[in-house]
Amino acid sequence: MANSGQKVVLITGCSSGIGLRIAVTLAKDEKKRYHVIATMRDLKKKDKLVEAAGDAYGKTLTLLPLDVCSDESVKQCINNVKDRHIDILINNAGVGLLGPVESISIEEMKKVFETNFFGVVRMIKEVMPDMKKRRSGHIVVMSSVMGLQGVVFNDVYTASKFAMEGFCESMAVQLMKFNIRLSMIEPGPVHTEFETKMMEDVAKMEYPGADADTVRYFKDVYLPSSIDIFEAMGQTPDDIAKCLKKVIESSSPRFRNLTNSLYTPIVALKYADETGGLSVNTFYNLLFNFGPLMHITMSILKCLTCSCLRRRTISPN
Ligand SMILES: NC(=O)C1=CN([C@@H]2O[C@H](COP(=O)(O)OP(=O)(O)OC[C@H]3O[C@@H](n4cnc5c(N)ncnc54)[C@H](OP(=O)(O)O)[C@@H]3O)[C@@H](O)[C@H]2O)C=CC1
Ligand SMILES: CC1=C(/C=C/C(C)=C/C=C/C(C)=C/C=O)C(C)(C)CCC1
Repeated sequence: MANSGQKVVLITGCSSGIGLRIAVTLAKDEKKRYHVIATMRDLKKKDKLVEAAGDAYGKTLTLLPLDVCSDESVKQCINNVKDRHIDILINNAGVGLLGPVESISIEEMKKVFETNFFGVVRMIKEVMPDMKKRRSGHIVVMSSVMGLQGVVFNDVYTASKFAMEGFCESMAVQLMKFNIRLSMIEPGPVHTEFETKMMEDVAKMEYPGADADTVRYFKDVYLPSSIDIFEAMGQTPDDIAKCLKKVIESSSPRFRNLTNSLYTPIVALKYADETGGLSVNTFYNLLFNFGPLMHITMSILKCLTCSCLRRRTISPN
């Protein structure tokens, strides 16, 4: 149970990746400012989290089952929280979907929206009325750079995050009137099971319905570039957890929070030309005309950011 003075933080999707790391980071806060309710849809997957939490488990971190796709599960989970009192709600659970749209069924697309969009809406609808009554609270949403800028072959995932951005941008104004903050976290690529699950799915798929040229552009042009980008720019779940901690500890938290400055110019393109031509043409050229050049650029970028080059040139040893 939370001590008085401790903030109650409820996080969705803590079985792996970013959610797990946020839960552990907050539960291990030096000043013990948080009581973390780490949730996951299948508690059989709790071992990794429990191990990473160490001593904090059972003290500043407790577990509850929660499937964001089920109205009943969401209600039951929040009813199990003492006085339904949640100070900070962190909407992290999400799923990816990659590939040519011709080969993705409408049912699969709906599942992505059910988790990434309606899952968050369901959580906010359940928690917000209590926050409004108390005139306090902070809602955090794990969006993505793909909530700000479309990326080829990520059409449906991108659309689900754009939907979230529109919903939250609208909600933020009303919530401010009730002294409730709303913050979006916008990571670029992060090394988690999200990446591995998507690559496994891609390897299994045969892309029925997509023509040979499209499948070739996806497999031989997009995927290698995407792997390059993950290698050169990929952050760790710990980077994201640290960024989120700063956001919730800020006295005036920002609405949008990019976590990776290397990605900022990519997102900024659409604001430099409101017709959209600059971003569409730049991404086309990057992918189809400068693919090999991008590979070299990404390799140099990776080398610079890992600082091995700097060490080799500056260090006397
Ligand atoms: N990795 C990346 O490159 C980026 C990720 N993001 C976003 O970060 C968030 C976390 O992803 P990440 O940690 O990378 O990926 P992971 O796949 O490692 O984690 C996703 C988590 O969401 C959970 N989840 C999925 N569906 C549901 C559901 N219906 N109810 C409750 N939990 C569910 C998963 O649980 P289970 O184990 O049961 O499947 C898992 O715990 C997502 O919203 C993602 O869109 C944003 C930008 C970049
Ligand atoms: C291929 C390619 C790109 C790929 C970007 C990727 C792969 C981003 C991944 C982001 C993730 C995984 C977000 C999760 O929410 C760019 C940079 C747009 C430039 C054009 C070519």
